[in-house]
Amino acid sequence: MSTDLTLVLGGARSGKSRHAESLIAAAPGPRVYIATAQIWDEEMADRVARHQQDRGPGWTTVEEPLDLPGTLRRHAVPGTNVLVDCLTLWLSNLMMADADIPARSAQLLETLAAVEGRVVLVSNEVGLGIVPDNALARRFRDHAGRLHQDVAALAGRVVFVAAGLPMVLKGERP
Ligand SMILES: Nc1nc2c(ncn2[C@@H]2O[C@H](COP(=O)(O)OP(=O)(O)OP(=O)(O)O)[C@@H](O)[C@H]2O)c(=O)[nH]1
Repeated sequence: MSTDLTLVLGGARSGKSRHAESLIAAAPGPRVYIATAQIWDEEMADRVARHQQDRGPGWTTVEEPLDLPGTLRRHAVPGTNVLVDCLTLWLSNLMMADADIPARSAQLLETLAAVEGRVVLVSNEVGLGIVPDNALARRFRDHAGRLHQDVAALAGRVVFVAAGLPMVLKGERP
């Protein structure tokens, strides 16, 4: 188990990103934001611009849709705080690229176990609704659920955010 690893789960617009940022803001040392989102349209560009403004100047932003393990190895060095937002978009980017998801997930877990910086991972809890009626969405939901279980087993702290309120599922309260 890694005490320097936190997983923050929540639904869309649950406040999970804000909570994850607050965990990092409370820690000393440089802050790196790894964004897995790709900007496809104006709505997303506006949203990203708002996020960048909210984060303020104290962050280095790295945009990486696919090579999350490599990006973590470069940035999650001792004394540094890294926020990854988010794992579910990384998974959907990999699925769009026809990648081997179990192999890439295993590579991420190995990396998370090895890096020495403080890492906070944000991800969408997508498994709470009815069974999706298309096969791609079902595969996505299953990959996300498995990855969350594996990351949660490794993490020292796991938080579920609903309506802006953090519920600590594992580890110490912040
Ligand atoms: N490319 C890129 N994406 C970013 C940047 N800042 C934030 N994002 C993306 O914005 C997404 C989160 O924004 P939202 O969709 O508004 O948040 P949400 O996860 O639905 O809502 P909350 O649960 O409230 O956090 C994440 O997937 C990030 O990767 C950035 O600087 N560049």
